[in-house]
Amino acid sequence: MASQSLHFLTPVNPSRSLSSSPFLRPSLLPVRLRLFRSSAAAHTPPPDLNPSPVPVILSSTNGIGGVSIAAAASAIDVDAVTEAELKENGFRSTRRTKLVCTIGPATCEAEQIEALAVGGMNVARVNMCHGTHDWHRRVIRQVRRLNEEKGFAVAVMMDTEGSEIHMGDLGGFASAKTEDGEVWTFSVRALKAPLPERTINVNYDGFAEDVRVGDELLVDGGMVRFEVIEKLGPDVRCRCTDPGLLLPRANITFWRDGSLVRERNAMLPTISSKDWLDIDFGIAEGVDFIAVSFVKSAEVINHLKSYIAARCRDREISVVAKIESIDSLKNLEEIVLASDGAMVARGDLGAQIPLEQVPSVQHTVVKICRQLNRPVIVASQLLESMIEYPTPTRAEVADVSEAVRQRADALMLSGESAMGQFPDKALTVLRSVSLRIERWWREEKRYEAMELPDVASSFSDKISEEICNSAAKMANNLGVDAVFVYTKTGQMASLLSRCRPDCPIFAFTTSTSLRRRLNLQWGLIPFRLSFSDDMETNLNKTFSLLKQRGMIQSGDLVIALSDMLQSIQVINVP
Ligand SMILES: Nc1ncnc2c1ncn2[C@@H]1O[C@H](COP(=O)(O)OP(=O)(O)O)[C@@H](O)[C@H]1O
Ligand SMILES: C=C(OP(=O)(O)O)C(=O)O
Ligand SMILES: [K+]
Ligand SMILES: [Mg+2]
Repeated sequence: MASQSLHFLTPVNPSRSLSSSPFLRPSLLPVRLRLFRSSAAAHTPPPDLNPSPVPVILSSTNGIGGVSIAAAASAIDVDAVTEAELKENGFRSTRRTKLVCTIGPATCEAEQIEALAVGGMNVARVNMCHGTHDWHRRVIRQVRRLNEEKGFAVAVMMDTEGSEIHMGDLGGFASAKTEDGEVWTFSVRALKAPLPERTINVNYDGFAEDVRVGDELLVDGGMVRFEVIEKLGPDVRCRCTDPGLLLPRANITFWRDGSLVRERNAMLPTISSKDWLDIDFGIAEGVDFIAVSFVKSAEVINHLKSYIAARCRDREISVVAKIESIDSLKNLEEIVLASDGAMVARGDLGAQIPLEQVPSVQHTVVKICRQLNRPVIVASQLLESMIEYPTPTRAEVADVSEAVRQRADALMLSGESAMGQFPDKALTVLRSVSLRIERWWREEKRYEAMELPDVASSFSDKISEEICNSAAKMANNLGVDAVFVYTKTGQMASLLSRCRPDCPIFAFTTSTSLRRRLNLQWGLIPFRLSFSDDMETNLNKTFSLLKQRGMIQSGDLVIALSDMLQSIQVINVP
């Protein structure tokens, strides 16, 4: 095998100072570098306009656990859709931006979830604001079955309700239309369906005491607005000033003299007693991510992480902080650092800060997450009009493009996939716009010179970080086809992803759970594979498995990294 390698031997003593230089061992193997790619893949037209490929059904002998090493050693697990895309369009054209879909009444059946997986869904989100545990359990198990039977690696994200103020259900109606000037009653009484006409339940007992006549009431982040005109005991009468559609359990905020009233909100816990029950449910069902709504500080994230660590082996659930409140913006860096990822939850964010500030906040959160090496999801209203219509507005396409151009790790559909009429079409728009903008960005060589500060906390981590920074640079300069990273913890894969290299990153991990979680990160193509500390053996095995499947070819140029050896090799696939 022609390769050129560089190994960094990690010092045994972790206290060793950062300034001492590591020991370098150049490879004695002959070098044959192919500097220019000649593979047909580079000339294949981009897949943006093509329909999604049909997944190849894989026999997964090792995805379920409890299978002998000997059986597992011979196989490799890769996402069926990615495999088909790679074969059809080559390395360069794989999508780097990951896609999250909220599962709801429009998408909860097995065939509907499968259609989303085929369409490129990387993460399925369930929102605990809605539905019962039985409903969520069915969805989660369907996703898992799909992964096991059809070779997908769709991760599951559970999103907590949080204890902010919201409306109740609409007495069984999916939505209710409000007209300009109509008077509606918001009541803290425990009203049972059928609700009196133009009456809405509010979940927070202090609501009728807290609001004042003249306050402005924003429902669902301002999609519908009311003015408080009268208080009658538990009932608050409001006149509609901006008409629209009320959806069940929509969030409510109220504003006075142009500012958000949030004294009481600040007293409410971030994780309510109901949220803890939902979290126990999520742990029991083995979700991959828990997204925490209305995070105010890093403490709550640390608290949840230690709760999870005490309850699950190897802490296999990642915690995502939703940035959607003024408090989360005040403590942004420490919240992001405490979390395993963040979400720019623009829906509620837009109700807490003036709308015109949302784009710059999005930009800041995306940047900080990348700098601190945490995956970031841009969420809410990306394709809102597609809830009702089969094509997006031009403005929506521009919004999606901007998030892709900012190199966010992932984009999220909410109502578009949960209760819209065109979930698959909305996903297709996200996929094709992502592919097109990513390609444009590469062709124009517009890599932003984003400064990536050190994130390492030990010398060994520092070496990994330097290796990844160098490998990404080498990958771009040499025009390699892919970077391979063998990772036990996922750390080196995410450090590589942080560099946003031009080529895709094949991340090999021994764990199915880590493989699913890596599926949220920009540019990572996660594989499950049993491997050892011997890179030569790992590479030979990977090359032969991937060649057998037609995913790589002889002559492809790859850079291979390992976090066990902390090594870099540049290799032509034999
Ligand atoms: N599990 C569910 N059951 C019923 N309806 C749901 C469910 N999940 C989502 N929805 C519907 O999809 C809409 C959009 O989803 P999402 O943005 O996650 O929630 P919200 O609007 O409450 O923030 C919700 O308002 C709700 O009408
Ligand atoms: C994603 C969001 O949270 P949720 O849909 O749970 O309100 C949001 O507010 O943008
Ligand atoms: K939520
Ligand atoms: Mg929200």
